[in-house]
Amino acid sequence: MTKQSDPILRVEGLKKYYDTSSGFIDSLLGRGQTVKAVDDVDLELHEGETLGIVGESGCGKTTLGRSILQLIEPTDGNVYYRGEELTDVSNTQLRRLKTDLQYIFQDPFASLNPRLTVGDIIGEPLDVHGIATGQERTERIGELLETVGLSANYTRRYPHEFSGGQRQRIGIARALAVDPEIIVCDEPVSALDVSVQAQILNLLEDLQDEFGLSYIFIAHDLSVVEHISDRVAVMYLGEIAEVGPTQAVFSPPHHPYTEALLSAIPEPDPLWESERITLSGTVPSPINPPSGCRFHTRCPRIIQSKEYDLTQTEWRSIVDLKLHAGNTESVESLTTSDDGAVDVDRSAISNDRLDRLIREEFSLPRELSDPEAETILSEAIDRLHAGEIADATDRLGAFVSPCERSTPDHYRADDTHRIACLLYDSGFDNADSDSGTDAIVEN
Ligand SMILES: Nc1ncnc2c1ncn2[C@@H]1O[C@H](COP(=O)(O)OP(=O)(O)OP(=O)(O)O)[C@@H](O)[C@H]1O
Repeated sequence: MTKQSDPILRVEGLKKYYDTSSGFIDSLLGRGQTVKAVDDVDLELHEGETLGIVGESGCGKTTLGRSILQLIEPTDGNVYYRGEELTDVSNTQLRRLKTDLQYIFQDPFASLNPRLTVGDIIGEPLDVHGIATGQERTERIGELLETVGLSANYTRRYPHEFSGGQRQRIGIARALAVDPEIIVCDEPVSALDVSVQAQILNLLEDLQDEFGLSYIFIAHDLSVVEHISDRVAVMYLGEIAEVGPTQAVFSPPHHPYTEALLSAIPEPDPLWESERITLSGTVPSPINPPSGCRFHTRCPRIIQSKEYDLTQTEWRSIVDLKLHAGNTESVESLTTSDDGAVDVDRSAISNDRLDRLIREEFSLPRELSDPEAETILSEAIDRLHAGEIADATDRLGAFVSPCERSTPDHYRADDTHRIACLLYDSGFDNADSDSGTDAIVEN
């Protein structure tokens, strides 16, 4: 990688919001909702490097890749390619610039037009951009096929005659046809067999060396990203949680989300040797993302309010109970009971039993280690026994983490490594953050 001071691509405050209203009436009645798929993303790509983008399904990786290349129109923000702002250039300029910026799709089965021959699939961008005609076009197509490891004789064949790996090679040849500078590779190997994945990754690396390409490499598979990337950006719910050199981001991990992603890689995994971290719940909806740090609803290292002295596990569990109680209308959903007994006849079960069922569901001990917190919890469970969920939620509202209130900035571990987590804000005591058991406390 040849890192230069000026990035080849710079993304500033990029947003892509989808409006889910299905028509005029929805819009008129305000029934549409806004999906914040990409929300205020800043990134840089340096010439000749591979920037990996990782995160769970639905966190906005594809939307980010497509918005960067203007394949979909961003809601806000700027994308500069070699200093030129892509969001602001005329259509003619954009068409010219777009030859430098190509996209490789995830699914090599769906992304190639089944009615076109391989020659026409690869020849299409040559025609559209007036790059080559006649014999020159034929030769160029043959050359491109050979560059990606296929025979030049394949031009008259159709996509269905090829394996998945071969089809992805055809997709790569098509992207290379216009002699690009940057390629966004969107999960280019995730639909392929493991043995074929390695071949395609090697091909991409060889092409990068040969043509000096810069890649944005989108993947949910951390081992693949770790293998191919010079730098990595970790995305969560439309935002960048952490970005930095691959080694700095993964070994050891800093952001609790990065740590959880690493621990979830199926074993054996060279990147993670400790215990597996289970995140509570699924990724929240990007329609109404959580306040403060968007990861606080699942973060195993959520910072504790200075008013309590609980273990980290107790604190995570009590905040889980609070969040669930605030989002439910049924006491039963807060218990391990699956026979409906709690809701059908709450008065028939004792307060003690309800208490036990709730503590079991949220992995809370019979008695919290902090007496004041225990009093609040017991009172809240009393209110739940009386069927007063709103009152119980109000009481549990005493458990507030700073992570719910404060949106983390990007803290700089060094010039190249940014971490959006309050644990790295000097305002919080993170001395115990590596232990995983002692609570992390607000100063
Ligand atoms: N056209 C659309 N209209 C409305 N919402 C959309 C649209 N496209 C994507 N989304 C939503 O935007 C969010 C981000 O989706 P996106 O596909 O970018 O995520 P991703 O990280 O690439 O996921 P995956 O790995 O599953 O492809 C998701 O909640 C998704 O449902």
